[in-house]
Amino acid sequence: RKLHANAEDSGDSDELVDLPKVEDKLGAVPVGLSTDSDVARREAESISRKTLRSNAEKFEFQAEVSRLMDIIINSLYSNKDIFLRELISNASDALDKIRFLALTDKEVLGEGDNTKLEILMKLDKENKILTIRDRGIGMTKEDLIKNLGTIAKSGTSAFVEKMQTGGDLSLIGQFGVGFYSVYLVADYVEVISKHNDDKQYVWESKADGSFAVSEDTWNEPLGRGTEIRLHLRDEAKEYLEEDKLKELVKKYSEFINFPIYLWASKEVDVEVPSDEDDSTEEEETAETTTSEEEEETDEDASEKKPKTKTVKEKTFEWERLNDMKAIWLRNPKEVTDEEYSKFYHSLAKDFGDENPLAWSHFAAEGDVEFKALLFVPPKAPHDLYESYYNSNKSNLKLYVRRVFISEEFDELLPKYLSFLKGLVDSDTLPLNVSREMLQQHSSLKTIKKKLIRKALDMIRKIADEDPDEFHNKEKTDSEKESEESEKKGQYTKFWNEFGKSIKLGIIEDAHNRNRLAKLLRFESTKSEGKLASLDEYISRMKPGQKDIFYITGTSKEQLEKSPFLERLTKKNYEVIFFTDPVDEYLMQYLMDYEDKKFQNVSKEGLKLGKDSKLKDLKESFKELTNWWKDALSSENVDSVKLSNRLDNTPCVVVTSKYGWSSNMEKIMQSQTLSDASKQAYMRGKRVLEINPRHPIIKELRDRVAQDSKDEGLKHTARLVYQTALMESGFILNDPKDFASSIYKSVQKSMDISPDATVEEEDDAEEPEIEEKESSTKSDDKEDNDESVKDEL
Ligand SMILES: Nc1ncnc2c1ncn2[C@@H]1O[C@H](COP(=O)(O)OP(=O)(O)OP(=O)(O)O)[C@@H](O)[C@H]1O
Repeated sequence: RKLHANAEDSGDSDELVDLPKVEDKLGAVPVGLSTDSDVARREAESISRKTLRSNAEKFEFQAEVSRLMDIIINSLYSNKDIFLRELISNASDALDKIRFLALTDKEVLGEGDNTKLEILMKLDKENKILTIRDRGIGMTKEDLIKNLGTIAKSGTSAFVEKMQTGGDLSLIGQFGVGFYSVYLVADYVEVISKHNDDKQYVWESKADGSFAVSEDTWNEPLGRGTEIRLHLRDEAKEYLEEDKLKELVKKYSEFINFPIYLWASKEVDVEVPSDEDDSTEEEETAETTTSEEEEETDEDASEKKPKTKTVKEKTFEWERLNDMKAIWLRNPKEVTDEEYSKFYHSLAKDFGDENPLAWSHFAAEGDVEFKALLFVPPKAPHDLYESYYNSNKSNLKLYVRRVFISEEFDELLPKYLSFLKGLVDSDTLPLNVSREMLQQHSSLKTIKKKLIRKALDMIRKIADEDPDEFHNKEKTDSEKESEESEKKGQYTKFWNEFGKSIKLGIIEDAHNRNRLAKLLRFESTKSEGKLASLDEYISRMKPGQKDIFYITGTSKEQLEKSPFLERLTKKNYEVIFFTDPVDEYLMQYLMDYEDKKFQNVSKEGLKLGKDSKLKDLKESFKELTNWWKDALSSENVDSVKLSNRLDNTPCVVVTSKYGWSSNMEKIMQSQTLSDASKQAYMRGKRVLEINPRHPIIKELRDRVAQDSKDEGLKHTARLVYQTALMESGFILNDPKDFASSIYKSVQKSMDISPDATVEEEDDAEEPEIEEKESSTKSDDKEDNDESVKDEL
């Protein structure tokens, strides 16, 4: 049989020499890339065709994919290593898929070598080809066309965008476009694939905007699976070094659950006849080196046996690069932090510099047995909340007795925890049933319940261990110092990335609401720019304070100036700022915490100790409040009351307890599909609250007492109401009306006669187009006249 002589040794790339077949020497060798001379010849043939095969079907890459490839090819990104882990991860996914199918249909695995689920890598230094092969599910012709070029995944444009703003290329795997990283190191790539349902096909591309697919009639039949041949660029020659590949597999692909083999060279001692004449063949092939010491043969046998010597011979064999012991099956005490972090990176395809924020590795025993490993990633993925309610994305992988089943099992974790990464390996679930059947299995409920509990514990622990957190404030400095500094600020980090998920959890998960509320963080009038918790709030409550006060709005800066806070801050009450739109929904579900009720300070029903003074005043303002209510009859005002929350502001508009706040009104109005009739219904009655100590209010009271029919007074009272409405965060229904009122007042304060009109425009010298414009112009004029008349 013929084999390519190693290029380094032979110096002549095209020469084919006769060599003993290496496998023969090694006994049972895992099946893989054949070392057969035919293959070598075919490989040589394909390289000589670096222009795409002429009889192949040609396709254009989808535009976004093409842009992505351009970016990769022209990238100055120095860490080109990542391509290998992407290919290995794809191979492993493909193996997972076939193993899963084989659970219900053994036939799909075929027989003989086809049943071996492994990944094999081989180097061809002479032709600068790195080959990676798997016996996974393979791709049909259609798969090759769609998956590798014509259908852009949702992550494609997101990734392109990220790259254009200086993103990290190593995140490519998270965007589901990892395959294209091959063009970091190769300028021509062949993908040979055989799926059980189709013939063998070759996909090839030089990343120049197009690719070609042809039926494979010249390569060795793969049986099943995919072989990827990377024709490496000159500057990527390092990937032809065995040591480099070993290092990379160790670094990135250690936790792959299938054996990874490298066709690696090895020096072995071989006994050869010491006869000088016999040594010629070995020397010619340059595959052997003669040992310095010639071994003397055993004295007794010397006469019977021919003389031999030991020579070192370079030979090849499949060397296993990973040890494959699943980390989640190991005893947590024996797994190091570094191993957990490394495992997270490979599981999450997150090869950034940051380690996970926390993890939880546990085994559940009893009726339902399973092992699980959960991680809190250091960063939220780019699309965490995109189509939150419509996607079934869960990042938990489900294994049943070590066999990977699915990563789209949304029955394992509720949506709000879908930011967690990890896996569950169950011994209780049945193996040989369809995914649909599995989804209905009664054990899943128990698993889910336990996972949620453990997940929330794990998150709480981030806070518990963070020296910056409130409950650690009591600790002495040395105690704090003794805690690892890396834990400092971790909970704030968690909150900034995943806080919204916790809020969604409070909305969605009534059962765990209290546990989730403990994890809630916010800024408040007393938090001094940091985040505070509800427990911290409660610890600062004033004696006798029953409610937890909060206010909602668009920013902390805006809320800090809100008139609703005036007396509360003066009286040293703490008020929570909720500035995320989701907070409005959140507070519809979070009614109380530790027996304390939540009170929105912009809504009716605020109680601040005893308001006996207010009661006394009530009587003396009765005429004003009644009069004012009548004056606002055309507005949506339910009543006019004395306020207990104001200090410097004359009045505010509050909403009824169960109606929308002004902030919620704005949120609802900004929603494209919101229903106008529902808006009117939910808007809630408005109450004008007046400050009885404010000079404007006092003056109004006196004037109403003098002449309640005064039209000017009514006008002023309306203006004050509209201003309060605005200051209280509402959007005015009729801004024009408000503006007219203001101008009227300005006119009055400037002593301009109420009969003064807008000066007529002199239009005697209008140019020709006058004809055309005249109608619009006269309309404008009419409008103007009318509005001026109105105002006056
Ligand atoms: N070795 C392989 N065997 C079978 N199918 C493969 C193989 N490699 C790639 N594919 C197919 O091509 C698709 C595109 O691969 P690509 O690496 O770009 O994305 P991905 O694997 O879905 O995501 P990721 O980049 O996160 O690995 C895969 O989803 C898979 O369907």
